[in-house]
Amino acid sequence: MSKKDKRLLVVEDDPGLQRQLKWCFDDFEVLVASNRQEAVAEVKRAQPSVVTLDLGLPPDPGGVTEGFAVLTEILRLSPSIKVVVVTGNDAREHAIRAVEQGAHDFYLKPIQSETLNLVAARAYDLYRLETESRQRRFKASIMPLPGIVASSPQMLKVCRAVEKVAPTDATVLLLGESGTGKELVARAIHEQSARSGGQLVAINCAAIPETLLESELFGHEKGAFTGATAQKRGRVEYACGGTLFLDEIGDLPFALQAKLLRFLQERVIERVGGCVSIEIDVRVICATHQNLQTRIAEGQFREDLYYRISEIAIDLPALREREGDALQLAHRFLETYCCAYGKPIKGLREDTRRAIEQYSWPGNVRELEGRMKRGVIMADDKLLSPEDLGLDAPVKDELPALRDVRDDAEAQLLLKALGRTGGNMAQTARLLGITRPTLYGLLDKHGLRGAAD
Ligand SMILES: Nc1ncnc2c1ncn2[C@@H]1O[C@H](COP(=O)(O)OP(=O)(O)OP(=O)(O)O)[C@@H](O)[C@H]1O
Repeated sequence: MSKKDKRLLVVEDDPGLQRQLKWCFDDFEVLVASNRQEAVAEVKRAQPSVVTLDLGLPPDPGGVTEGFAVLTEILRLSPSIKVVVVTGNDAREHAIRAVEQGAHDFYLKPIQSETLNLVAARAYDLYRLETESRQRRFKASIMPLPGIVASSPQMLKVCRAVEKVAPTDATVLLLGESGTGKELVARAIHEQSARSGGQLVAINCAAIPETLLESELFGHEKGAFTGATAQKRGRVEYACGGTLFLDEIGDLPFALQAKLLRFLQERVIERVGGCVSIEIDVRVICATHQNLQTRIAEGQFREDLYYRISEIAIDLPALREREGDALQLAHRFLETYCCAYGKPIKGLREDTRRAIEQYSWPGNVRELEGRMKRGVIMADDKLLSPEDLGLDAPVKDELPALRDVRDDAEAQLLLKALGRTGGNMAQTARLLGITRPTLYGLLDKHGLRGAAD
């Protein structure tokens, strides 16, 4: 590791101490800042691994308020930086407060080069280890397609399907529970297609009132209905040259289903109140969390439309069915939200991992993302606990020892046989196919003599 890659920032307002500290750290490229503004600028510019921070900085050189403000700001900008707080007075409460606020270590003046050098070297070692561990975790969160974290066989199959359908113009139907990533997959299909230069226009058929949906989709001419004061293009037209994503297609009102079917077959639209046919070149992707077969059986969904939109159907498995994905996603969201909120959280506790694996995730990836975000915001410790995520503590899922299982079965069988024979030893031994001495031996082993008498 060259000196260039090992940067240490000294935040100190006393010019004499600045000089002393500058020559103190042989192994580091040393940068100096005298106040909050300079410190922040250096952290942003040079991204040091270690900072030594004097708590007594202007405009409060005699106190600690500015020093603590700088500490907070540095850790907000870069939570992984190791900050060693250097304090002139020996108030233990400052040291405690500094560590509570995320400082790596503290050092009491007067400065002894050798000791401080050791402190900085240890801090740097830890910084390296943590960075490597983070990088390894990041690499391990496999993204088979941009933005899609997955390593389970179930999701890898989905990703392979996406790669196959993306270059075609086939209409795709994405099925899966809410929050499984249908919109994300629709985007991936668009991005991987020849239409990626065009727009992906999404419309949620369940979110727009029925009366407005037709004009929202197909547009309207001026005067088509009360309130149509000007001509308006619909989302289908906006998607021309790109991809149209019809989310929650299962909720499309029955009356509109015929119009959509006509558009899918003929690839032309007429705006509401218009009589001109407009040709549209668009690829269509639909999604729903509903069971369309049931909707068809209930008379809520047109069978002919179903066949038209499901040229290729891709089923997104629920998160609980994806082996190992929940933890991968949890780590990815942890990284994302630690960066977003400047929280120096290092990972998940062992019981948190198990709690994540055991939970059934009814809200799928969206729920996991929400819980990780909340956990990062609320956590006080460096490792997230199940409570931080609002999850129950995991149940023990260790396999029982074979001998315990055998013993249990043996005792149950003895009791059953004794029950059948009314406690008669000779009959019980016969029933079990063992000798009477063996039976006595087993009753003693399980403390069941009483049950036999
Ligand atoms: N495999 C994944 N990797 C990373 N992020 C994911 C993954 N799957 C889903 N997400 C994220 O989870 C959230 C929910 O995903 P999305 O909106 O695509 O789900 P959906 O199935 O369309 O939900 P709904 O049916 O409620 O519309 C989004 O923030 C999305 O980015």
